[in-house]
Amino acid sequence: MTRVPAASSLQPVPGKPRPRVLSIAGSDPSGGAGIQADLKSIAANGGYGLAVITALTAQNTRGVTGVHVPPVEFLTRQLEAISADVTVDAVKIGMLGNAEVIGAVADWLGAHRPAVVVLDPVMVASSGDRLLDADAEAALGRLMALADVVTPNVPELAALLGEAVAADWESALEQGKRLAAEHGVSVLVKGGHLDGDISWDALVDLSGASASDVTVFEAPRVDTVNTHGTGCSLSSALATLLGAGLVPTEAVGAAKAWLLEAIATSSELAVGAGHGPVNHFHHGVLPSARDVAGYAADLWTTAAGDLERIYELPFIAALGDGSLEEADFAYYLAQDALYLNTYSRVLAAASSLAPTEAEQAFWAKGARECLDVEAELHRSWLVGREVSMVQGPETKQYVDHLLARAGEGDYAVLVAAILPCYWLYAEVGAVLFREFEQAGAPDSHQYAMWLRSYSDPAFAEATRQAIAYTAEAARRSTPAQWTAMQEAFAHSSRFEVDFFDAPSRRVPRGRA
Ligand SMILES: Nc1ncnc2c1ncn2[C@@H]1O[C@H](COP(=O)(O)OP(=O)(O)O)[C@@H](O)[C@H]1O
Ligand SMILES: Cc1ncc(COP(=O)(O)OP(=O)(O)O)c(N)n1
Repeated sequence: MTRVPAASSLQPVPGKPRPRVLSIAGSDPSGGAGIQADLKSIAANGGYGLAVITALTAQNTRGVTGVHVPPVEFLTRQLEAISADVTVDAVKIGMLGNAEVIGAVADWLGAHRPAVVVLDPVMVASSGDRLLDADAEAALGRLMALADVVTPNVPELAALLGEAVAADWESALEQGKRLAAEHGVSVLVKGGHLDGDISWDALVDLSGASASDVTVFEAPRVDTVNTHGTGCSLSSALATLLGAGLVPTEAVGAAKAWLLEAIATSSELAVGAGHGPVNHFHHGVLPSARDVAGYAADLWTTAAGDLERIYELPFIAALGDGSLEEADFAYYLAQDALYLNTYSRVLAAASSLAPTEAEQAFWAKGARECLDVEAELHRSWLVGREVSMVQGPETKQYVDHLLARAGEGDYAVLVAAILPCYWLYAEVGAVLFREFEQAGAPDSHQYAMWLRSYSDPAFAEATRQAIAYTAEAARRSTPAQWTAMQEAFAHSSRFEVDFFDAPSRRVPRGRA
């Protein structure tokens, strides 16, 4: 009877479907900003985009030559048509044009507020053309009260506070904190208009969902003129990721990383002679969050074959029934201790590459725990035993593989290489412990302590999380990265088999 299930109980269940994200904004016929940019940004980040148009602009990459705001009654008709039929998970609000439009959107939000509201307080295009009547700026206060996050650039921040435009990042951040406190709303301060090699942004988070009230995000400033619609694209990506369930700091981090690549690859497009658009689809259309489960299932297909082989190994059979020679077990534990020392460094590398704070903390905790387990192995099992502490060939090839992936610096590929150690150990540990219990948990079993440690529910939970993070990284990967992830995972999975088999193959046999 096979001990390998068709799906691991540790795999993520299918996640939320694509968040339905409504953009309430103006039209930019050149496709770089406004509704057109919003819909691309929402799709690129895994959402389903809906659009209600507040205003038409005549503009291109060189500037705005006209603005037409249709009768506000028709805006309300559009909004009512959507809410009569569709559950909206998140809304992004962009260009509004005048105070009457602001009033209509505020009225609609008052009655039908979706779970996530991101307000980009668009006032003036980077070309200098007005997109909101000057006398309507004060009316934005009513909308801010209904928003979760407001995303002003530096001039908008000053206008909303009635202060002078900040000349540097520190002053802009202070203004962002003041705006958040004044209106009781989270503020994403955008530093794109400032000079310097770094493009700063910061989230002043009043939601209580983040580890700290202020999280600063930095990215290299791309030397390009193609920054048309960066604010529209960022706020739409943010609304989509919040709608998908990410916490605010994670959503901002992921949206900014995506936008940075869109700006950096914007020269692949050839649109207009002025400030060109960003490359929204640099990584294609992101699969829905629901598809995360599919990536984990694909990895399981690879792991399942190796797991089958692990269960067939004489070492595992003897470990399970307690008949394993002590010298083989000592060899295995010594290699495990050596392995864990390097594995800890590799987990630390994953922590330093992690795209979100939660992942950073998770891998750092894993790195720390490896050292604790290694120390415990020395204290409880290896002390007093004559065991060689030289890396065996199987250990060496495994850690060399992990170190090489860490050295390449691709987070997604690295976590794929890391995962089999969690996953296969958790599976093997759970099965052997279950069989041990079914056999009446005999006192005479020499390795009961080991079986207990690997069937620990906390380890299973950590494994579940490691699988979920890897599958999420796969969802965000390019096709080439996903191939590299599968290869890295397959190698590690195969090395797990060799690692479990090594004690039976070591030469000379006898003392470990
Ligand atoms: N040249 C650049 N390189 C990297 N990031 C940039 C660049 N210009 C703008 N950004 C980023 O684009 C986003 C929008 O910024 P900003 O230009 O301040 O807003 P807006 O487009 O609303 O005027 C921010 O995340 C900012 O950091
Ligand atoms: C229709 C429309 N809406 C918004 C803007 C402003 O776009 P934004 O991303 O804030 O920045 P710039 O493109 O002006 O740098 C727009 N131009 N058109």
